[in-house]
Amino acid sequence: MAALLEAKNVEAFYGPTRVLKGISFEVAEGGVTTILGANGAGKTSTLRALSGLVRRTGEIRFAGQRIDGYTTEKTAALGIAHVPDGRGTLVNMTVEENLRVGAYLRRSKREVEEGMEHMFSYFPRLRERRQQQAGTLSGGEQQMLAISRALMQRPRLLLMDEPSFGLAPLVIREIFDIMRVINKQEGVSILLVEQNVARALDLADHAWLLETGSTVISGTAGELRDNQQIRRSYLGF
Ligand SMILES: Nc1ncnc2c1ncn2[C@@H]1O[C@H](COP(=O)(O)OP(=O)(O)OP(=O)(O)O)[C@@H](O)[C@H]1O
Repeated sequence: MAALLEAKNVEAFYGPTRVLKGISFEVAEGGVTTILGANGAGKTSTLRALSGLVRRTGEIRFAGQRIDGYTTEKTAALGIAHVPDGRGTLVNMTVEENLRVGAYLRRSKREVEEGMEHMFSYFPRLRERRQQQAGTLSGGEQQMLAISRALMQRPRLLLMDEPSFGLAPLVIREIFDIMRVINKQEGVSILLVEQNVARALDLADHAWLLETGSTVISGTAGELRDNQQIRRSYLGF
């Protein structure tokens, strides 16, 4: 599969501190790619670097276009939607209002309504709670809303930061099942950052392992699942 996104020698900084030390990786068009790594390895910072939320250097190409100088708004308009860690829903707004915010790239009222119906078909619980304030939703429902809000942008690439964080296994399964549908049926490419390595490798086609700001291993999900180092350090067997 051709690369939809290519990152070459990307560094990221918080103030003077360099947290990504020149990482390179690719995200295949139409696939699910995952970035694995221990706490503090730089997974969240990698997604932030792609979205323009941290200062970065290096080369980032999306659909062949150089985007490393782009603002977050321009990156989003080009087709990259970011579901941040901690969900990032607007807690004082209702479910419906959150979805409308996500729909800012849609032109007509009809397109917004259609998009919303589409999201409710994925997550019926959101329909029941459409007038409820996002801050009062359960963790799982907030994650569903965060994903839906990002999808309202009609992205080509979805950046997902720890969607399983703090959720019960049944809810995690529900969310991962929907991510698979979004990828397979809608053709949205996904770049997933996850601490839940077994789940991530189950969903992904390709994986990259990040250690202290550098990419150290990459391969198909199957190859990484069989890798001794991954088994010992991340899968626990
Ligand atoms: N706002 C910030 N200011 C300064 N340093 C930061 C900031 N955010 C993250 N860092 C540092 O950057 C490094 C990478 O953090 P990052 O959150 O990207 O890692 P991660 O792999 O996503 O970890 P986790 O799984 O724990 O979220 C860490 O050393 C962290 O302390």
